[in-house]
Amino acid sequence: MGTFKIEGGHKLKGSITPQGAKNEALQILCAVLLTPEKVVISNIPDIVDVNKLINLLENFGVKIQKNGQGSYTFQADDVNLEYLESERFKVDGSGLRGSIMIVGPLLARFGKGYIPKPGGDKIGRRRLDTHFEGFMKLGAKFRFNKEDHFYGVEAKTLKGAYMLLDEASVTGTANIVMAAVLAEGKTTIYNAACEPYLQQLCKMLNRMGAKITGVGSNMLHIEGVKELGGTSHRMLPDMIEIGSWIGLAAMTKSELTIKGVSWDDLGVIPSVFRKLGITVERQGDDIHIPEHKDGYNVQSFIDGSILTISDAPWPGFTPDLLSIILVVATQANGSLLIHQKMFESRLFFVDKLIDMGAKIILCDPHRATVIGHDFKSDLQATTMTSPDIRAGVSLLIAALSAKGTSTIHNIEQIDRGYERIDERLQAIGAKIIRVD
Ligand SMILES: CC(=O)N[C@H]1[C@@H](OP(=O)(O)OP(=O)(O)OC[C@H]2O[C@@H](n3ccc(=O)[nH]c3=O)[C@H](O)[C@@H]2O)O[C@H](CO)[C@@H](O)[C@@H]1O
Ligand SMILES: C=C(OP(=O)(O)O)C(=O)O
Repeated sequence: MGTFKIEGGHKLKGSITPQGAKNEALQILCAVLLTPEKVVISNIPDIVDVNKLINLLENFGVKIQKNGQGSYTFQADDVNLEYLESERFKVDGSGLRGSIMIVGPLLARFGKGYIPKPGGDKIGRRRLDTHFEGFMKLGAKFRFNKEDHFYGVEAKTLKGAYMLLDEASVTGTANIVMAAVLAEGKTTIYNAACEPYLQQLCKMLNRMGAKITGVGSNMLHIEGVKELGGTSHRMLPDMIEIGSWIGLAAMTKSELTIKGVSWDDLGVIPSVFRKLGITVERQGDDIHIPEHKDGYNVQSFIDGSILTISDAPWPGFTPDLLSIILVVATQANGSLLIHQKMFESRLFFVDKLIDMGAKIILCDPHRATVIGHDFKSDLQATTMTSPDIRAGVSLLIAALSAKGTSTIHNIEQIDRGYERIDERLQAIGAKIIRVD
């Protein structure tokens, strides 16, 4: 179990460049299975989850060539389907959440796709019904082995269909889209997830020869094609990382520039931080956060009632940034309610913040009220364990702002999604060291 030691209370300064998006990378990498031709992908983040998926592709026999930092060429012209039935696949496939998205491409191109219960954050129930109901609508037969939690779909041919998804699942929509592009005839997916990473996937598939319209909306129309060809694709900057750095800057009263954020793909993220009273300045395609010498004042609603920040499917606020909002709120001037609607166990980490002196009431598993200190009292350093990727970074931000030296264990959770976070934070002045 890896550990970070963090000496808090130091201001940071400088600029930081966001890594390529983790959750986009997981979709895009699975899409290379759809064609025997070469696919060149750049701005791939060097993080544990992505590397696990690249390793999985390698075990399928996909030819992989590293072109340089973050850039690879993939060619799935000789896919080894025996791996799907191996014991090794059961272990490799369950190592991350994103592996679920190999099922759609494999089903579409080879007539079968299997997956053990995928991994990822333990943040509550994470069902896969939307994925498999979608495949069944396209004509696939579904099998589920309850004993070893092994899922499978098979079909000689897939046939386009109309479907209304029971929820706008991100990985579910990506999976169904990747199956439907090679199905016979037309597919309509209503209540589709439409976040920028999905738009990126659809645009890439269209460059490969797919016929998808409605990209960016919650209704996708797909006209199946017989085959797809190669392409090249560049990943967007990671919006969850960008949000994490906004929160970090405000909470440590630091002046930071976040470079090349692809502003137009950030949706409501900047305005949600502004509701906390944080100044988020646009400078070209960079974000500049000035030093918040006098803290930040939480806004209330127009009628004077207490601000609520909650998550919702895109273009709503992403659930992955609520833990960051929560930690930043602990030093705000004012109170707010955090309502995590999607996940059931994502707020339990507030116990650690309460230990550090934060004023938080966990109302129930989905809601927490935060009463900000307005920097009138510091959080106190402590020893903690990172429960999930975003809670881990929130605790890291808390530790960087706190008085004294904190210890965070289980930093593998953070490494799952943040590239060389210790080195990049050191470069802007953070006192953080990795202890193995
Ligand atoms: C690898 C990857 O890309 N992971 C992301 C992906 O996970 P993932 O694709 O697994 O998440 P889903 O979009 O399927 O759903 C997330 C949760 O929200 C609930 N839900 C979803 C849609 C909806 O309309 N109503 C609703 O309540 C689901 O029941 C589930 O509990 O999307 C999540 C939601 O943005 C993010 O937190 C994850 O970081
Ligand atoms: C929940 C997350 O990741 P995953 O879906 O991979 O567990 C996340 O990125 O915040």
